Amino acid sequence: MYNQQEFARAAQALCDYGRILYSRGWSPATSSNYSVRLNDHCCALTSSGKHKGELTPADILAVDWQGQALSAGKPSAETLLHTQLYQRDEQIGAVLHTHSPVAVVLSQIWPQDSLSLTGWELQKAFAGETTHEDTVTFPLFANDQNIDRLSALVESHMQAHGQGHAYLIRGHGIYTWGKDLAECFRHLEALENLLGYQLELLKLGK
Ligand SMILES: CSC[C@@H](O)[C@@H](O)C(=O)COP(=O)(O)O
Ligand SMILES: [Zn+2]
Repeated sequence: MYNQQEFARAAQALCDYGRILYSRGWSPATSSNYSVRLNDHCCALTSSGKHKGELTPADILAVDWQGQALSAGKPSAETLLHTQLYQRDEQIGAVLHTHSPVAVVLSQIWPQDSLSLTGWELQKAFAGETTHEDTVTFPLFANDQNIDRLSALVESHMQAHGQGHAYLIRGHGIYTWGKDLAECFRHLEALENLLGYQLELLKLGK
C-alpha cells in the first residue's frame, strides 16, 4: 500500500499544478493527466474527466503499475502512459501530460517522426543537458485511442532509442517526466517554449 500522508501531500501538489497548467491554457476542457510517484509500486494520479483548473484532493487516486485503482476514483484513461514510466525508471518521480495549442498544432503538422532541436539555450532546462550545442530529440507518435497499444509502442521506441525527456502524440499533446513535480514542470515549460520557437520558425518559412 502507501503512506496516507504522502498521498495527501502528492494529491494537494497535483491540484496546485493543475491550477497553474490550466491557467496557462495547457490543459483545456478536462484534458491532461498528472501523477506523482508514491513508492516503488504505486503513484497518485488524476481521476478521469476532471476539470484540471478545479481539482480537489478527492479527484486524485492511487493506482498500481498495472493501472488498478488502490483508492476511490476512476483512473485516467491514459493511466498506463504514466505507470509505464515509473516502472521502467525508478528515478522518475512525476509525470505531466498536457494539451497546449502549440504542442497539438506542431505535432499535427510536423512531417518527421521525431523533432530534433539544437542551438537553443533553453535546452539546458532538461536534466543532464549542459549546452545549446547538443541536440535533444523528441519522438512523435500517432494518436491512438488504444492506450495498451500506444504504451507498447512508447516502450519499444524507448528500448531502441533511449528514454529521452518527453514525447509528443500527434494532434494530442505532450508527455514529460522528471525526478519530482518541480523538475517535471521545468521540462514541460522548456518544451512548450522550444515548440513555440519551432512553430514560429515554420511560420517564417525557416
Ligand atoms: C477531454 S479530451 C482529452 C482526453 O481524451 C485525454 O486525452 C486526456 O488527456 C484526459 O483523459 P483523462 O481520462 O481525464 O485523464
Ligand atoms: Zn490527453
